[in-house]
Amino acid sequence: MGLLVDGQWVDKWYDTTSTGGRFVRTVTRFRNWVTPDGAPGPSGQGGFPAEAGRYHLYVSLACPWAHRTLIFRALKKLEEVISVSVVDPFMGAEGWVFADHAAHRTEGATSDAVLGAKRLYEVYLAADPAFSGRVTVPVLWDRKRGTIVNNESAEIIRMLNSAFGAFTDDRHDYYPAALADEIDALNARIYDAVNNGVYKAGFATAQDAYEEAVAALFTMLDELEARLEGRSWLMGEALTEADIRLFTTLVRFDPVYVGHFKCNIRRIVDYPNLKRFVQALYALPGVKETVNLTHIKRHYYESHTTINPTGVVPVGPDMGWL
Ligand SMILES: N[C@@H](CCC(=O)N[C@@H](CS)C(=O)NCC(=O)O)C(=O)O
Repeated sequence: MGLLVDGQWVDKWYDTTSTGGRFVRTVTRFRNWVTPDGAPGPSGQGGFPAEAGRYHLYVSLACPWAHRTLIFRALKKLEEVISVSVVDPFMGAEGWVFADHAAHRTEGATSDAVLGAKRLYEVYLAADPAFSGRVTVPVLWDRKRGTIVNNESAEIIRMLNSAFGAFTDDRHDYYPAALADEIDALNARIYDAVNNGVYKAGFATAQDAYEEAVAALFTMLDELEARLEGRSWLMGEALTEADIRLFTTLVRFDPVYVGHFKCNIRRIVDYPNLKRFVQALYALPGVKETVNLTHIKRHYYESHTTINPTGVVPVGPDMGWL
């Protein structure tokens, strides 16, 4: 685990000393958008028109943020349009590395088919040799311009939803204008309490910071359980990006966050509606193939040595209910 400082890799764990034991996520750096015609998107610069075979995703199958992009790629039927490289689940002293550089290869990890990089930070340096910041997945890479378009999952999924209409026959809109405000408002609350909330609980190094995060997390899960009573998805009968964003955290909850991040007041199997929601999303065509519980469990339990120094990965729980 580490980060780049002026183009140099530094092996360093998250610093919570200046924030009272609280984990504070840093702001994402590459913010350009792929659009149908290359016009600028909501942030960054233009010049990234949708094309088949031009863009490449770097993901980890363990990571809930990267997982969003893989699900969108599957649901929008963009597998032949956007290629993918998968890092090894173990994130050690060099950060994310590719399969050909991993100490113990895990099935499902790949090499970097575009740049032949051994470590993900080399991809960041290829985009900006003086880059400073965390080296995170997902990354959307542009083969033509040889740079990172965007490394913010929330934005990448919107591009996959709306920019590639000329290259897919899937017409489902996961962010319909009529629901946009409601989706944005719910996303923000789910992000804070759930998606990022589990990390705030797990990475807290002070009791009060941990307890605050866990309380907010379970208050929100209880609210979402009530919201899903009598409806299929968060917005009712329309499946939207809000559902995908919630799913990638919930599917990791029982196998990882309950134990490793101490989010253990209740499990997802204890919530009938949340459980049904996870099962229904998992059953959508193409989604099951994006869920890799081996990568998920190995990444968290083996990489976070400040939390789990032995690196021992638990055998359970039984996830047969998925
Ligand atoms: N805001 C980013 C966050 C991505 C993120 O934090 N990814 C984690 C993996 S789950 C990562 O790569 N962490 C490496 C690090 O922080 O050094 C997004 O949603 O795309």
